[in-house]
Amino acid sequence: MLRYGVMRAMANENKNEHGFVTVYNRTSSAKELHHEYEGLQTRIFKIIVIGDSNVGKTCLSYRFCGGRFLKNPEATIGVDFRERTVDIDGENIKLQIWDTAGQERFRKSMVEHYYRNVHAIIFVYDITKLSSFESLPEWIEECGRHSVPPMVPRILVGNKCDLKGKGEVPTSLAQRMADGYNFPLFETSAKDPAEKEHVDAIFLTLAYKLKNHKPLRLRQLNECSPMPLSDEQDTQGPCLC
Ligand SMILES: Nc1nc2c(ncn2[C@@H]2O[C@H](COP(=O)(O)OP(=O)(O)OP(=O)(O)O)[C@@H](O)[C@H]2O)c(=O)[nH]1
Repeated sequence: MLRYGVMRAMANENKNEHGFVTVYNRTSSAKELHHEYEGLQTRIFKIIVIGDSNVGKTCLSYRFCGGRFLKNPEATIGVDFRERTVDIDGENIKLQIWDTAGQERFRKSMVEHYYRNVHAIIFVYDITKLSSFESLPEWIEECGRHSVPPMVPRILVGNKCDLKGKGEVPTSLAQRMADGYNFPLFETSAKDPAEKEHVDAIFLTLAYKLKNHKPLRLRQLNECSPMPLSDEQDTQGPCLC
């Protein structure tokens, strides 16, 4: 419960400046969902960003949702939520990005929530830190242990390419792993402004793949939320498509 309190405080604090949404806050969730319900246009997809601490998960998701590099990010506790609506072939699709904690002590009580009803997964490593690349099979196994269906798209991202000179993970090695898992591979930088469109491309690739998938329903969103909505919101929830 304390963990949720901390997360809620963080999200509320950052909501306007950083584009966070507080899906675990009862009041805010109801507002968000109602807005979506009235619009009846936007499908919502849950994308989780997974990987070792310090690989740049927060900065990548912030680059996509906030449009710039986040200086001095703090270690993620539990999960931070960001979102961005994109137009895919004339359809509005809302990508709800779950920026997960890399540190075990900040994530252990949340892991179930990360994987529940997930629509796509981004595995991130730091190209300047071999150990973060070597951890990837463990992250992928964790995802398997939580029964994520095989059709859920997954992407491998090597971050911090602006530090290419300090690179410890050759592209060829990363590509071999990506091929082995049959995941697309992106190497990019959350920091380098010139890579902004490349970062967008990671998320847009998933959005295109998800376009033909089933939408997130209110009931599912409720289940995703660490703090459940009321029964009324749950039972009256129509499909958001
Ligand atoms: N040079 C460089 N530094 C980056 C990049 N992305 C993130 N960083 C730095 O890497 C550090 C960690 O970034 P975060 O985004 O907080 O990493 P994280 O994976 O979310 O970490 P946890 O929340 O602990 O799981 C910070 O000092 C960032 O400034 C990048 O593309 N290039």
